[in-house]
Amino acid sequence: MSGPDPVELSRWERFLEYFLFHFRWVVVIPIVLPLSIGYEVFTNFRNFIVFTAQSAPKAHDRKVALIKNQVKAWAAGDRTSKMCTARSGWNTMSFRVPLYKDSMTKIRTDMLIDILEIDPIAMTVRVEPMVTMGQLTRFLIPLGYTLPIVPELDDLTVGGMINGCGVESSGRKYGLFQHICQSYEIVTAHGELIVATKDKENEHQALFFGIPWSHGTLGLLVAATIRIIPAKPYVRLTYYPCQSKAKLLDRLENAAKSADNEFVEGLQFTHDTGVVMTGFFADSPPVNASVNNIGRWYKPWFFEHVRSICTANQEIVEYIPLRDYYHRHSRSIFWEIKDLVPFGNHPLFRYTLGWAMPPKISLLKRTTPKSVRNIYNRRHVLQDMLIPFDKASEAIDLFHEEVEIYPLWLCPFNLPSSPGLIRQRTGTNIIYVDIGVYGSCELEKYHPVDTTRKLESFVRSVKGVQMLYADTYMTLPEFWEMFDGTLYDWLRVKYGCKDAFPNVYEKINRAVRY
Ligand SMILES: Cc1cc2nc3c(=O)[nH]c(=O)nc-3n(C[C@H](O)[C@H](O)[C@H](O)COP(=O)(O)OP(=O)(O)OC[C@H]3O[C@@H](n4cnc5c(N)ncnc54)[C@H](O)[C@@H]3O)c2cc1C
Ligand SMILES: NC(=O)C1=CN([C@@H]2O[C@H](COP(=O)(O)OP(=O)(O)OC[C@H]3O[C@@H](n4cnc5c(N)ncnc54)[C@H](OP(=O)(O)O)[C@@H]3O)[C@@H](O)[C@H]2O)C=CC1
Ligand SMILES: CC(C)=CCC[C@@H](C)[C@H]1CC[C@@]2(C)C3=C(CC[C@]12C)[C@@]1(C)CC[C@H](O)C(C)(C)[C@@H]1CC3
Repeated sequence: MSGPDPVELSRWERFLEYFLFHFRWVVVIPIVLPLSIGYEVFTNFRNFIVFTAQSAPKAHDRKVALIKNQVKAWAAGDRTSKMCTARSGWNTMSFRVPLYKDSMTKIRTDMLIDILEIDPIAMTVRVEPMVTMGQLTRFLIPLGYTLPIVPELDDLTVGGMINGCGVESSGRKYGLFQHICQSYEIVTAHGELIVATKDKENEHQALFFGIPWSHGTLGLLVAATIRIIPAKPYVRLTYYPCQSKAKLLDRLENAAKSADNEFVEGLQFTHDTGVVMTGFFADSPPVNASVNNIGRWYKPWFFEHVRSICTANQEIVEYIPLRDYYHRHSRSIFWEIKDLVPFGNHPLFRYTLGWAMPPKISLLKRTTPKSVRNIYNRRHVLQDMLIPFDKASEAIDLFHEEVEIYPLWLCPFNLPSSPGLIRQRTGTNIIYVDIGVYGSCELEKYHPVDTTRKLESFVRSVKGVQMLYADTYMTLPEFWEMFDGTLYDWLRVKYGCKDAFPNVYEKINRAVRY
């Protein structure tokens, strides 16, 4: 497959791109930050009122009726266009803005933003799909609960985690976000509300397995019931610096296999160095223990803190407040913030303006100029590849060879052998690892299409999968080699989706995203 034609830029255009990229903070600090704060204050206040008035459950039925009516109106029409959610593209947690929405019938789901109920006996929470991870941790932790898996960026939504995918450091124990879900309430292509659970007796059980990764192409999610577990106020985190790739992977694999660990994560800083972090819930820290409130405004970015431990090459233990731990990569948007506010980790900045960080990703997206997008398009890699752990070493070598971007995010998780779009057919659980690559590639040979296709081809060859928020250049047959369409295709027919919703490939391929 050939890539985009190399664009010849004039000196002026090059200068403009350079200026807008390196001085983006001129817009981010005085404009995006205050808007982000305003938005946060407003939504937190609104959520507090709704929670105090207990109005969400009653309002939910009205909202669902509204969605059913929109779908029925579409079904009664000429059916020339297909349906998708009306969520605007700049709100979503990916680099791209979907183009497919322009020609589709948009179903408004943006009012589905509330936590509906918590059941402390069944240990579940029932939520609407636009509820965010930040909202859930703010609500659950003070009550002494948490989701078993909390994907770390505050603005990730439940709908996105279920219809797409959610990975986090507790994945070694709980799997992916889909594996902590107990039921999905879906408005079908016919405008009916159904409940799909994983119980054998449930007539929509197959749909329960089909929804994850389907990107809203089997129905519209209007609520989900998710497991909760008891939470403790701290995470006792041990950092193990490793001075070779073999040691790093060995330590990570053993940690992922050990039942003692609630959380396991690795950050690799060079081909041969990195840190493995393992943790579990803890009550108040013992006297003399080191407590690190990493979420506070004046604290260094988390990945830089870990890098300093790697450099010092000394194993240490810290007690981190639970919510700070969950959102440890939020303040620095993993390590992407250094391109947006290059001096953001300087103590002077942290102590004066650190409290206002991070800017909201949606507002950043909204204010990204075209020339900055072009720079990202040419050089920036944003990919998560989910690989069977025994192929991780090979994968890291390939990433090193093709893009040489560090830090790498290494997040092991358990993948059970259950039906659905992501499927391993061994009949047993397998440990996978998410290798996250976020950053600019400086290698001369890098080509956005050819390099990505090389990585994708490797991932397919080892029975891995690519996360679909990222750019994918796979052809349709290649896509269906990576994902298992057997259950999906049958569900598309059974639930009348073929003319109602696009096929998942029609939503995720690069050509339908700007
Ligand atoms: C014509 C047709 C009819 C179908 N009818 C049904 C149906 O009535 N009910 C239904 O649930 N699915 C049904 N399906 C969906 C079918 O289950 C999926 O296509 C399945 O995921 C494909 O399995 P496989 O052939 O790839 O693997 P298989 O080797 O068949 O399955 C591997 C393992 O997964 C288990 N498994 C498969 N599907 C499920 C599931 N949905 N839930 C739990 N365990 C599962 C199997 O029992 C087996 O142990 C039908 C599919 C087709 C094409
Ligand atoms: N740690 C992690 O796991 C991280 C994951 N991500 C990725 O980010 C994405 C999530 O971003 P987010 O902004 O929350 O979600 P998005 O709005 O991007 O939604 C992702 C997909 O899910 C569909 N969808 C969302 N809500 C519904 C619904 N109620 N009913 C039917 N379909 C729905 C969307 O359909 P439509 O196109 O119709 O709107 C879209 O195709 C995921 O794909 C995830 O993999 C990103 C960062 C971290
Ligand atoms: C599975 C895991 C942990 C995935 C993490 C993915 C994140 C690192 C991605 C998701 C959205 C993402 C692509 C984004 C960006 C960086 C990397 C992000 C945060 C940024 C902020 C980079 C700067 C860009 O101008 C722009 C604002 C458009 C994007 C927005 C989305």
